[in-house]
Amino acid sequence: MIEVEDVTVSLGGRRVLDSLRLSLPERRIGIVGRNGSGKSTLARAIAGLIVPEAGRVTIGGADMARDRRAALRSVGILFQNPDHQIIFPTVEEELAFGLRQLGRDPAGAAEMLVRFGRADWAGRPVAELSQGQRHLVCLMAVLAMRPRVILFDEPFSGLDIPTTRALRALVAGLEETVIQITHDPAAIDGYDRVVWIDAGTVRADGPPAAVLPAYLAEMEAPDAERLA
Ligand SMILES: Nc1ncnc2c1ncn2[C@@H]1O[C@H](COP(=O)(O)OP(=O)(O)OP(=O)(O)O)[C@@H](O)[C@H]1O
Repeated sequence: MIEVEDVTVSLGGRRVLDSLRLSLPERRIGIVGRNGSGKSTLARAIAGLIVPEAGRVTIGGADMARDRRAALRSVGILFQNPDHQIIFPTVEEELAFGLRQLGRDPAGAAEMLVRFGRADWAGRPVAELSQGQRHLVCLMAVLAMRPRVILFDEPFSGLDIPTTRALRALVAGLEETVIQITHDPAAIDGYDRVVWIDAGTVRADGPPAAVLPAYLAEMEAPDAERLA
């Protein structure tokens, strides 16, 4: 159970999240909102990568910003650009890193490659993989750590249609709780819940059928055509 308890975050002197309060027990949660509305900041706060100036995020009772070990065990995060999270030169080293951080057997990296039919990637230099393949490396690295929650921060932009479909099918089959930030309403259509973030607060929150039409109507309104 993820609890966002009155979280306030300011960045560069601006309030980016404003006393945000959310209980998130669902397994599939979409987050939508305009550019700059605070979605990625919320994702980072949930993953414990940002210390809120007020409030806290807990998962299973552990404070994500203060208990780094619990945060590493509980939440995996996938960024839009895989190059922002890949550190190691080869695929297997990348997958083994998180396991070592958790004090787990790095052999789990090879098992994960087998599970995805990519055992031959073990020694492959990450730099030789395509962007879609690097996304898959990031997903495997996160899954290998067996987090309870996986956060996807617009992971599919820039990917071709078959790669997007393949990764979406993978995500759909995950047992873990998935929180997906997206600008594509179709990506979260069948989700349990959609939270619309606007200027660091919750603008609307509920099932996709209730939130997405209102969100789309506002995004497509003529006066919405201004840069965020
Ligand atoms: N490191 C930073 N320093 C100062 N301001 C920041 C920093 N990171 C983000 N911001 C600001 O915080 C606000 C929210 O950013 P955030 O990345 O959370 O938005 P977002 O909803 O994810 O946007 P997008 O849809 O464009 O990815 C923006 O106004 C952004 O300029």
